[in-house]
Amino acid sequence: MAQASIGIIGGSGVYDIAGLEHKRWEKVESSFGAPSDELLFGELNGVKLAFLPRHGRGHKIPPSEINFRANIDVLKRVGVSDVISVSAVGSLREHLPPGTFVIVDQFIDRTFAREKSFFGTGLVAHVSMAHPVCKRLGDHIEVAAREAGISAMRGGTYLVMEGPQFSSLAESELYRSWGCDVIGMTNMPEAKLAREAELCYATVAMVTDYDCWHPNHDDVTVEQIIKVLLANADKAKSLVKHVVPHIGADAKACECGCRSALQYALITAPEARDAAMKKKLQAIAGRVLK
Ligand SMILES: CSC[C@H]1O[C@H](OP(=O)(O)O)[C@H](O)[C@@H]1O
Ligand SMILES: Nc1ncnc2[nH]cnc12
Repeated sequence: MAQASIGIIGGSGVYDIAGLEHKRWEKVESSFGAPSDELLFGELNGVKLAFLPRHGRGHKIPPSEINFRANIDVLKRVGVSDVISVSAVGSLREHLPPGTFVIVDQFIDRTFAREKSFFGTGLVAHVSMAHPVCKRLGDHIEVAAREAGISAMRGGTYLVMEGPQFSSLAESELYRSWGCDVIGMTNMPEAKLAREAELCYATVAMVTDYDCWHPNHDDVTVEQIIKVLLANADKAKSLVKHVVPHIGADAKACECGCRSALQYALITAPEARDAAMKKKLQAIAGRVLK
């Protein structure tokens, strides 16, 4: 099986990575079912990466049906330690117009119809989500964006809704009153599962619309989102090209804590742990399940 150190999860409009060397799609099996698609392996400046289109090639899978557990599990299985999520979002703020890139640092999870943990009955774990993204990865993205001439706002709260329908005006206003900056349907439970898998995770959110709250802008439509995404595609690709060598060259030990998230998270007594669960969780939690 091919190996990679960096994982890129591409959202709406991002179904491929241009300019990859030694490019090939490969199927990777997970103990949590089928991931969204095969992984696209390749190299950028000698750094090995694995790309996964979150909705599958051709955008066949809606947000609530994405097998987030399998997606994170396959990335972990091929050796990935750093994951960058590239996602389309609506803006909940006047100062974040369509075309803006936001390096998200907080989430509010309003999803309710998804598997949110690798753990469960027979093997219980509680990881911290106080700081849900990796600051070190955020730093690399910020530097890469500057190099690529892309203006990216550092920090912002992403409200994750269940979807697939867009928000009502009352919901949009409620999220604004909560201090949220952008809205989307996919980064949870993805970020929670990446934390359980001890992967560093960061999100580049690309604003495509003003949702439905802005009095001077039309309510969001898929047509409008695609139009902005197409205009932003080159920026997104350029950002990926610039950030991968930075992360690849970052050999120093990660001090963010993402990679030791499970150290004190398991609460089920060793003798009470379910054997089948332990087997299923080997790739994700083998480090602490010896
Ligand atoms: C196509 S518009 C709505 C869709 O786009 C975003 O997905 P992703 O984060 O994968 O780019 C949003 O969350 C919705 O799933
Ligand atoms: N306004 C919006 N709401 C939810 N998800 C989105 N993705 C892009 N724009 C969105």
